[in-house]
Amino acid sequence: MSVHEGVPAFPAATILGYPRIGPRRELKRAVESFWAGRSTAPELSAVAGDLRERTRTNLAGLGLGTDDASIPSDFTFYDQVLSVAAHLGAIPERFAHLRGPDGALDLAGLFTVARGEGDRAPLEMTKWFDSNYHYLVPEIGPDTEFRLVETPSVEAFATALADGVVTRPVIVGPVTFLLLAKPSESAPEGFSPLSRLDDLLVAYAEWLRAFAEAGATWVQLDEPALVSDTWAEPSAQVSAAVGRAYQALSVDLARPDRPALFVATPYGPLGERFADLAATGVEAIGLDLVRGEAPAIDDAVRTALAGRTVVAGVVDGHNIWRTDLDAATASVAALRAALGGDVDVAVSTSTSLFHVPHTTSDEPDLPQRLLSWLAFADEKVGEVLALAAGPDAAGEAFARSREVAADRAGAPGVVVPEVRSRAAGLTEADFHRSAYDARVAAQDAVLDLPPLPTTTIGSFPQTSELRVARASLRKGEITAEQYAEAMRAEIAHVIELQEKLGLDVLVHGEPERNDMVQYFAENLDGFAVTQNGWVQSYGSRCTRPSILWGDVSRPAPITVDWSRHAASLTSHPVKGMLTGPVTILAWSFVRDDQPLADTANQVALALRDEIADLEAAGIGVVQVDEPALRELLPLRRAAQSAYLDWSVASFRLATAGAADATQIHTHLCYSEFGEVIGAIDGLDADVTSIEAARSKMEILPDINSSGFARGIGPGVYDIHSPRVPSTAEITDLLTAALASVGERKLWVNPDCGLKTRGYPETVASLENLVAATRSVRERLGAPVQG
Ligand code: MET
Ligand SMILES: [Zn+2]
Repeated sequence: MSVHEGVPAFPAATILGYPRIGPRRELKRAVESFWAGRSTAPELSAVAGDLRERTRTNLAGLGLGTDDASIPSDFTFYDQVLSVAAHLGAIPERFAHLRGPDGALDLAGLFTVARGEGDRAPLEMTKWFDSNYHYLVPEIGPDTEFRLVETPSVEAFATALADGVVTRPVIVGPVTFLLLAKPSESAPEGFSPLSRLDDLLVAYAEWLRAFAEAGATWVQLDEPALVSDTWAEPSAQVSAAVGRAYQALSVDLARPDRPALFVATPYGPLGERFADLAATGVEAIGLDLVRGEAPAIDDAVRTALAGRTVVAGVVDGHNIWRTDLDAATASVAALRAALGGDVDVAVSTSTSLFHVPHTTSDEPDLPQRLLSWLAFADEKVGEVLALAAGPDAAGEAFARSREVAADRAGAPGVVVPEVRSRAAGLTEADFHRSAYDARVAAQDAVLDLPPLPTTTIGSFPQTSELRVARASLRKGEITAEQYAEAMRAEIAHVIELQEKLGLDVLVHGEPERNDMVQYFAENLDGFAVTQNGWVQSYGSRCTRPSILWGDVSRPAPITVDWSRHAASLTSHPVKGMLTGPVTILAWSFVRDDQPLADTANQVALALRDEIADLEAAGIGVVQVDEPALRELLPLRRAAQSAYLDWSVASFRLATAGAADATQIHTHLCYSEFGEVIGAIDGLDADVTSIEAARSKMEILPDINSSGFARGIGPGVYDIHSPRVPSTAEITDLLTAALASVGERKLWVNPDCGLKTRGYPETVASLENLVAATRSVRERLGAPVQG
């Protein structure tokens, strides 16, 4: 008798997770109203409960089974990683006072850990794998207690069950939780959170028992960390951790004390970790077949998996295009053949659907033809069901999928011959500027900047007046000319302010931009923007990615009028401001019918033309922002150099048409530059500004030792909080920076744009930034300008 007998069948079709924020961002609104004191915790819980109920009713209505654990239960008020920490009491010491007698946090406490309070810094926030979602980084030390202290996930399951729906709870798995964690403040040097695995497993076992007692048949443990090989821990150690973790949870903890376990591994090819998981007793293993090939399957794996299920993630959970159902069917069939007849194969999305909006039926303004090519979360549910049913039973869905593929390939705008021939005619020379020394000489001759030049990153505060003006334009309450007039007045105000502050290189302030990517998407051909296509970025924050569906070109100059207007108001240099190709791709839903590198070069050529037009308008400094350069870095080392090659090349293509005398800046934020320092150098920008204030310039020695020879502006003002840095503090940061990069290269600027800040703190901070710079210049014996 197989050990897997008596295990409930895994559903033939499922999704790994569903958007949590609500079709109209209901959760965002409810959470923010709780923060503002306009509602109580029970009221917030009630909204969340309603939303969960709506979600499962919707998913059941779309055809997922209500009695077979098809419907995921993956709700969290803020973040799924924080949620594990809160369930298990793994909260940093500085928040210990927020815990009740049982060790649990209440809702207010949970949000305090996420957002900080006074001097108590929140958990650090960082990007979730190669997505634009941000999770909270757990802090784990030798003494962090792991114990099941609260069970909202179990209660949510029980409520659904009482309502007649057997859901499948989804939690982040123990190996991923520890690999994503960082050592607590009090941990000794060299401490690895993964060393706490055995203790953590005791708490996970308690959690699984609680699910079993509540009646759960299947639980999903998300282990995306297994698709990456960039961890500090050696591969053999990760492999051993997988073995220990799932031995403990699937064999040592025997059924029926636990539900059947489904370990999902989204965001990339599982590779050698598949055999590690197969060697444990977990009942189902999920593979992301969109992002990578199926793992190698030998006889040992086939035998080990007999009687169990492999879940083929063939519907892209991370992008919005309709699935080619024939191709997906073929990849499921290939997997089935490789696994042999004793292993069940089910179908799912490749990742949770929380990276995509709710439904295409909520986009009345998108062209019908484009809309017919798209599948948001609800439409993807239909796709997994059609794949499970097969081409005979779901003939209509398959026919439609074929129609979409043909229609997309032939639709006007998808392939634009002029765009193609221009890209085809590119030569190596199009990617290179003159030598840096020649550029410096040409730029020095026209720019006349003092040592340690001061500048900002681009945006000034987005006031409510600006947002109101944009909304009024949209509603037709003001004319385009009235709107432009309001923007010009704002630009004049921002220029005047910068002159008064004594900054050296000025910006126009970006008042006309709703978002640094969407603004360009709205002004380039090949893009569309949605009305309700919100996806969670972190906590209650959502973004609305644009859709890059066709060949990209620039019908007319985009930023030139604004920059020219700004420059006309001052004798200081004004910096033009563009968003780089990689960031435009990273923060949009990008066509999946050609390599990203080709798409990036099309965007780059449009930006190249924009730079030429800015130069013609007299703009001698242009910044091309690439904050997302690090974000798309592949999770497997072997794939990284190819990515860095094309991403760096697209930036160079965008900027290399600039004259020697034109100073090209770039800006990167979201830290973790370590792994991409070589690429930053490869961008060959004349000046690079990076986020550095919060990390106290930690990155500078690395940059310097990498041989980086051009201008560098490490941020000296952390713009993520309203706090005003003192002159003394900025002076200290500059002194530290001078010690590692030297006077000739150093620029002075904030960490990032100022659009989320208010004016009072912005003005005070920039005053201090200029004062600190002047005092450092004096110490250097340079003439004080400005
Ligand atoms: C996330 S990077 C932002 C750069 C942009 N130029 C700004 O200042 O807002
Ligand atoms: Zn930034």
